[in-house]
Amino acid sequence: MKYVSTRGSAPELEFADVLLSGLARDGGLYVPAEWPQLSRETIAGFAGKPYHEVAFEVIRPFTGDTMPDDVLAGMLRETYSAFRHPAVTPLVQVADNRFVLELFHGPTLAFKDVAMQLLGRLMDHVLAERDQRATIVGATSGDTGGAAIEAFRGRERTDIFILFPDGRVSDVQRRQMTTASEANVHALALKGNFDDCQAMLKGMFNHFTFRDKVGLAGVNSINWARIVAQVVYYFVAGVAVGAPHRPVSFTVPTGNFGDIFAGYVAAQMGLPVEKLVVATNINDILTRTLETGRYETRGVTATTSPSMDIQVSSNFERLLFEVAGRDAEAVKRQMDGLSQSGAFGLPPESLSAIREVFAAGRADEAAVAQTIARTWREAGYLADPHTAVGLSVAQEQGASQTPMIVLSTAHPAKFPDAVKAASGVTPALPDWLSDLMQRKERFEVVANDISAVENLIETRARALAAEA
Ligand SMILES: Cc1ncc(COP(=O)(O)O)c(C=O)c1O
Ligand SMILES: N[C@@H](CCOP(=O)(O)O)C(=O)O
Repeated sequence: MKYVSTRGSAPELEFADVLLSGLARDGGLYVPAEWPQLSRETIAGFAGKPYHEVAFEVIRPFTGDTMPDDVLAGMLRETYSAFRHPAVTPLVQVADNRFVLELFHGPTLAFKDVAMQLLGRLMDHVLAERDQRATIVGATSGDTGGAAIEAFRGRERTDIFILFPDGRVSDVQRRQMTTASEANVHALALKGNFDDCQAMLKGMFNHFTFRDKVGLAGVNSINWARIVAQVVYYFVAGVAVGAPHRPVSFTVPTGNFGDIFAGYVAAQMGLPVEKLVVATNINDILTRTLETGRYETRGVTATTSPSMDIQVSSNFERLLFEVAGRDAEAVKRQMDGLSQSGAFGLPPESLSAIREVFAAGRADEAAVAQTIARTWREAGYLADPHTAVGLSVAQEQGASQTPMIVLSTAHPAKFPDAVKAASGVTPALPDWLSDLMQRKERFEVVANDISAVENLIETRARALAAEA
């Protein structure tokens, strides 16, 4: 399997190189040259299979010669046996024909663990084979950072630097990033918002001297391996409610468009998906784009679902590439428009192709609080604010014969203040995190200055490589 860049001028790569390269060298994102197909029989055969076995069948077509089948199968078994629920991503029914897909049973209580736990193992494997080290830099609005640190802490071949927006993540999220004691972990609180963190990260990938000197690798969803690992639970959940014999819809709390793009990939591979519903909070650039056909950035407002306080949704570029018939020049023009004027318009054909598969809705802060309260009262189900954005938007879609699966992207205990304010219930952290608030924190505050942050990373990475 070869991978191509959405901007058309970076070299085509194999999976192992895509895994280590993060952003393509032309600034684009890698996607597979073609979508592997799973037959109806294969999909039907997923029913009742353990999660890691479905994961093998879904992921295997993407990995090419990166590793032998038995190594991948063993890695997947090990990855998902560490999840705290036997089903890994269980489904809970909350209303007629409406289900919540709980993706938060990994070590850091967010859906990011599903992919990140695998990514850590995949990268270790490839780096060991090549006898190489990598410097990982990640940008987070709260959850990617904790999940990445958990997946890479103490790993010998990687140093990990996480940029998070100072003061804009929950206490639990911050502590999950700042309490790791391993020398290879560096939490950096950036004076800015998530978009500043993500723009700085992309700036580093586009600064080739720095990129090559430190062996820069990415763990955000710009990394294709993150997306592919997330495709699995769409199949698992879809089959659990009757696919491929009936279609299924998903509502996805959305920020960087990675999670919902994984749903799009599942549909491309053969899962019968009726609708993918983009659920945004009041930082609603994607919902506005689907309504108006114009992608236009505005300021970011802090909300009770901070992980979705995002304006520039990286993975939307992957969808633009698809709906433009893989016309990389068109995507490049749109992205140039975005960097020059903060906006671009979608051609009518692209917009209607998007609307065929996707719907969208937003939930404001009042709707989020009401949804947490109502779901607790009526279904006895305690949702975190991100999941509540999804539940609120799914409710607005109205009744349908097609099962609607709402992705629950975080455990309510990550956001206890908002959940308590809405429902009166304080969600408790699970045992293994119960002392999180007492652990010692270690992080540095950094200015929104790419040269200064690059210097810091280079110095630290060099020191750690010398010790290794
Ligand atoms: C809890 C939570 N929900 C939803 C999202 C949005 O997911 P995506 O960025 O893949 O759209 C995020 C962040 O990515 C998150 O951390
Ligand atoms: N919501 C995310 C933002 C980064 O998204 P990613 O999926 O590209 O890593 C977070 O929690 O950090």
